[in-house]
Amino acid sequence: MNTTTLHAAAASFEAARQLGQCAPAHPASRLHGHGFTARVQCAIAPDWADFPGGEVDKLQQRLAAVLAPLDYRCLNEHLAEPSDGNIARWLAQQLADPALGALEIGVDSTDRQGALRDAAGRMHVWRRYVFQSAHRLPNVPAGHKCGRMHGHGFEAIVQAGEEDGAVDYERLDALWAPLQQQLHYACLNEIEGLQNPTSEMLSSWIWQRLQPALPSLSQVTVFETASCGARFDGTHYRIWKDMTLDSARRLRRAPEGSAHRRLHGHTYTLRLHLSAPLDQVMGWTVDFGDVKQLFNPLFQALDHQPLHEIGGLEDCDTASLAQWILAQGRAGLPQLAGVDLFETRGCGARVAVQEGWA
Ligand SMILES: Nc1nc2c(c(=O)[nH]1)N=C([C@H](O)[C@H](O)COP(=O)(O)OP(=O)(O)OP(=O)(O)O)CN2
Repeated sequence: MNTTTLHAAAASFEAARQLGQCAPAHPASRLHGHGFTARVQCAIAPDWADFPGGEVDKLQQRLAAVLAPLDYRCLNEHLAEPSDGNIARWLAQQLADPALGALEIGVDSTDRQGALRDAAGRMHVWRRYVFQSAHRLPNVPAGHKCGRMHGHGFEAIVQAGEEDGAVDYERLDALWAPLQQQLHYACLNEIEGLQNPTSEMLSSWIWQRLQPALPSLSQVTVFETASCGARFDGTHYRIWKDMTLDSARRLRRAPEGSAHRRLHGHTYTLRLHLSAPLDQVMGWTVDFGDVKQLFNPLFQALDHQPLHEIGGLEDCDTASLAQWILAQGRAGLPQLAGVDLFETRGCGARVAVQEGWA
């Protein structure tokens, strides 16, 4: 199985800015501040870190060091127009290193908005919207809990490329407004086109309504609950299910005296990505509930366990563990296309099967 492994790190910084390109009446044209989060992910050359398995820590330290001059500063002293996208561009320049593969950089100015410079260097902006809705899934087997009328605080993330030049948060808000009118405090089953309102159907329903006016739309992501959802990119559906693993480990390849060599532990955030053709009757790729159930034996083997004592996991750094989970998980869940594993918020590894990864 051919896989790709990326390491990921995140760091936050507090900074003030004012955006001169906003209309004078726009609040962002005034001096204001944010608690920003910056994220980076990339492939890493084998000898870049101080020891095999030390990549996540070193990447996080590198990101934090690059961000230090921005922390508790006014960003306009560093960048002429410190928009989220321009901060991401600046970060890409600062982090450039031949030992790091193509960099994907995200800058979130709040948890509702941010910019993403993808690994190909394209810039995207995204906004998160929340709607409170009821639904039931009419085609599930009798007794399935989702066949009953129930509800969620849904979230949708709309992401569009900047290549047509005119995409900003206000444009996304204006395009989203009529959908919010339809979806918020509504029963989704009663909306035309959403008779079977799975996360997958909702993501493509939103895509179809936004894309004609927003040709650079790159992704619609729907969170049905905090731990599951679906993403549509105009062609492929991908779903995910999140869980946490509370596990102990020691990294035997860390140098003598290093904290990583001592017995320690993490509450890992594990995200399972699944990719499969849409089941036309159920309107989903794989049932989130089935994902949880089929993954459960592996979950039990990892959760509240000393990872380094598991056969085959003697090197249980986060990337090795994510690779192991992907390989083992595909035995019971062949639709498993990728695994994200974070040892702390935003810091960890992402492993994906190359074929079929949308
Ligand atoms: N692929 C999909 N599977 C399921 C969908 C869906 O839209 N696409 N929807 C449902 C239900 O609507 C349900 O509300 C969500 O399912 P579930 O993962 O069981 O959600 P929970 O957050 O309740 O799960 P816990 O991990 O137990 O908290 C079902 N499947």
